Amino acid sequence: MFAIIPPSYCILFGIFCLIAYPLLRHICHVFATRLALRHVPGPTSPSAIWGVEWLLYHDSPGVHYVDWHARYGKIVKLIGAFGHPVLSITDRRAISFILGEAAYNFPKPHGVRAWFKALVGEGILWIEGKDHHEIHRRHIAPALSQQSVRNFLPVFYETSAIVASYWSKTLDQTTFDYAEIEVTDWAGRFALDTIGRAAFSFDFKALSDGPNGLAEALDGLTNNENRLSSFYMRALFWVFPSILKIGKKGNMIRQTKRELGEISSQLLADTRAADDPASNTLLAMMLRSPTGPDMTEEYVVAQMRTIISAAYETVSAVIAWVLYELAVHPDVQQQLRDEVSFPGDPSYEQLMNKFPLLDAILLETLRLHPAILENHHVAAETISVSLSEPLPGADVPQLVIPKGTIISIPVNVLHTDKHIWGPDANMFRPERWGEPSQEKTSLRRELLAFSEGPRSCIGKTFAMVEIKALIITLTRQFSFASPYDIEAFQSFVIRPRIKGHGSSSLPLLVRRV
Ligand code: HEM
Repeated sequence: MFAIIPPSYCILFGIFCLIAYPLLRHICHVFATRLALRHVPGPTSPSAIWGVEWLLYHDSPGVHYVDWHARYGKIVKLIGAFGHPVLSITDRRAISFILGEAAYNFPKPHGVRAWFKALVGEGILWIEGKDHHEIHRRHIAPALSQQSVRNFLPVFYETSAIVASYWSKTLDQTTFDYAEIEVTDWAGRFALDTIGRAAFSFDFKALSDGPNGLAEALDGLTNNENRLSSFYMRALFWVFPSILKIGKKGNMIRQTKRELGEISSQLLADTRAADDPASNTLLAMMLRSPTGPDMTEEYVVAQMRTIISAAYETVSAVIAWVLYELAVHPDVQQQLRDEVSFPGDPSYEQLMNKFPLLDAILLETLRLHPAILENHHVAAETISVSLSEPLPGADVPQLVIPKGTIISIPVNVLHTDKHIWGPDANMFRPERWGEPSQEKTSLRRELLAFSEGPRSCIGKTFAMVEIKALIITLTRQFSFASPYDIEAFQSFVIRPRIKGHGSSSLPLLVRRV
């Protein structure tokens, strides 16, 4: 009666369903969302397959966002890979809502979460939902509080002194009065050893002669962005997060996760065995929290991997940009040297309050070189958002964002908005932070380099203090000049490189002062 279907047909049908179902769902979502957002202005898509991704990836980071927002206003509709719409938002009222009171209605997009899960595991950067996220935050926050950072200060100075001693050694070995030093390399090593020692009492030995496996693995993952494979990954992971599991990139992600995991598991075992109630490492403090004893190894290791990678990429990029700005502004460099040159290492209080120029240089660098240029979210539900002004042609300052719409907040556009920062918004001018006409705190509120709201950077104080310690140490002993034309490029974070080169590089001419 019934014809027997050969098993190979069943397998083919199964594969078809596996591909066809998500594809069909994607097409329906794209049509519905684009229809709902048809009144939002934006550029036409330059490519049916890649949308604006090719432009965003290949041209100078953030330039297209500046252009689109100048042309279309504070809410711009972009078309990403395979037609998915993206809302680029620079409306300050909407941003405060999305990152603040409605933060949990705008989680990280599926692809971004898949990236964090693949690389570091199910830690704080991956977790979503108010209750779960608050638990993760409570476990980590005490170890990165102001009091903890104050205790870490000797470590920051120790690692800074190691960098300075290597630079001195390099200068001893040259016959000139200067040496060309690859600053991005040292900035990465400093960031890795500082987080290792301060948060986990562990020495990654990145600040030693020769290559460092972990630094290279972390670097290799993101710092080779002129390859086509990096473009495919970046363009496609929004729509097909499984792309992160395949190919050479997939292998690199797995290998880095494994390496970070092996170190973290060993540290966890040692800390549990030592059971030292006086230990103030991040790990010991997490384990001392009320739920500490019940934490699974997988959970603790995921948090450790997260902290290491969050503190590595961003900090090393910002250090490189600070040194670059000092190198191309020798007058500011000298003024800073005058400000910080007195005997002894400054205390925590001095670092926080006594160096207005250092403070301003760091803020100005974060403004012009935000490590994380695009802050991405997705609307978990269809939600109405109040705007500062109506969309062109609309009467009410309101925007309904359909469920599933990806949102991008281009930080560079906000950080160079002439209405906020003045006509010289594109210039590096640290004095703007001390001008009486500008209320300092209100300018600080406009800085989104660490994001804002409940998901803002938990390591901000740690980062600011460790960077200040290093910059003081280096500026007191050395002067820097930049002999090459340097440009920004989109790695995982925004990094510097010699114009036209493939990966991150910032060779500076370093002299003793
Ligand atoms: C200058 C250096 C740094 C910059 C510019 C920076 C920037 C940021 C930004 C923009 C976010 C929000 C990400 C998002 O919403 O998608 C973030 C989150 C985070 N950062 Fe940082 N960061 C820096 C240093 C650090 C350091 C040193 C640590 C750890 C010691 C750290 C740990 C974290 C963690 C754990 C989160 C997730 C917070 C949460 O989801 O609740 N960051 N960072």
